[in-house]
Amino acid sequence: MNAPTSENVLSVRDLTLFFTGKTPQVDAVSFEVYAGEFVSIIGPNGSGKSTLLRLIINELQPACGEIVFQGKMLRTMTPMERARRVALLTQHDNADLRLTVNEYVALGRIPWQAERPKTEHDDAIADAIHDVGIAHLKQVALGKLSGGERQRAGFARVLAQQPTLLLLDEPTNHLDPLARHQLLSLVKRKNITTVAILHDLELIQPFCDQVIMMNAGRLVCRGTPAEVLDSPWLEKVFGMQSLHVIHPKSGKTVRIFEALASEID
Ligand SMILES: Nc1ncnc2c1ncn2[C@@H]1O[C@H](COP(=O)(O)OP(=O)(O)OP(=O)(O)O)[C@@H](O)[C@H]1O
Repeated sequence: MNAPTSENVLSVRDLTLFFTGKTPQVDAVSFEVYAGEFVSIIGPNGSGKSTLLRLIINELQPACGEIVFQGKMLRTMTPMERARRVALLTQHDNADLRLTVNEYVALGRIPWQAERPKTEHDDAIADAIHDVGIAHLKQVALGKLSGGERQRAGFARVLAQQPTLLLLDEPTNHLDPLARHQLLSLVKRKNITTVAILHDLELIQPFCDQVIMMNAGRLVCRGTPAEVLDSPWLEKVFGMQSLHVIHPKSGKTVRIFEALASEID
């Protein structure tokens, strides 16, 4: 799971948040993320996954607990310091739909604008747009893109930001099956430390180093993909079972997921 020799990028310690009432929506959650790791957060609807990411980006304040980013308390950082280090791709970023793809991806460069030369920004924007496969759409307005093209533009924006830590909230939404693999492979190839909320259990084994399973605000299971997907928590939390089958062509063992009969009858 965690590469012991690599730098600790993120420490989440006893993080707790209440929106209302006495039941926390995030309940004493702790985990560590190391440089270069791809970490997925999984869990049923309403289990607290997005709230956890909003805490890590400092959009919400915890009732208790702390977030330490590269040895520094996140809450003591200025917005600019945070923006240079952490990028978040969400489903709803309220971007102006009249912006062209190029202008939208350029928003990812704002944290670096004062520091770096213009040519560096132009290169970072062009590279990111090219890498996600929408160079032919760079002058098209966001409002004219399909859902999947819009999602690729979102990926380009956070890649252009060149963060130390990338947070992805359901990044495969709207993407066709091949595009899901292409874009997650891209993030892996760039070796960006990533924490991603994934609903698609099939993507865990191929892409993730560490998996965090949430249920009702609690972190109930954490480990490698095999440790988490083979644990009894998969049935308890998702009502799903993970089966190992031999691929008829490659002969390799692959994992498939099936709903428990008791959950769908
Ligand atoms: N602003 C808010 N005010 C009150 N309750 C909220 C607010 N935002 C989220 N919640 C509640 O907090 C809980 C966790 O929500 P969250 O969005 O973190 O879940 P999630 O695991 O990301 O769900 P999903 O998979 O459906 O996106 C839910 O019960 C939700 O209704």
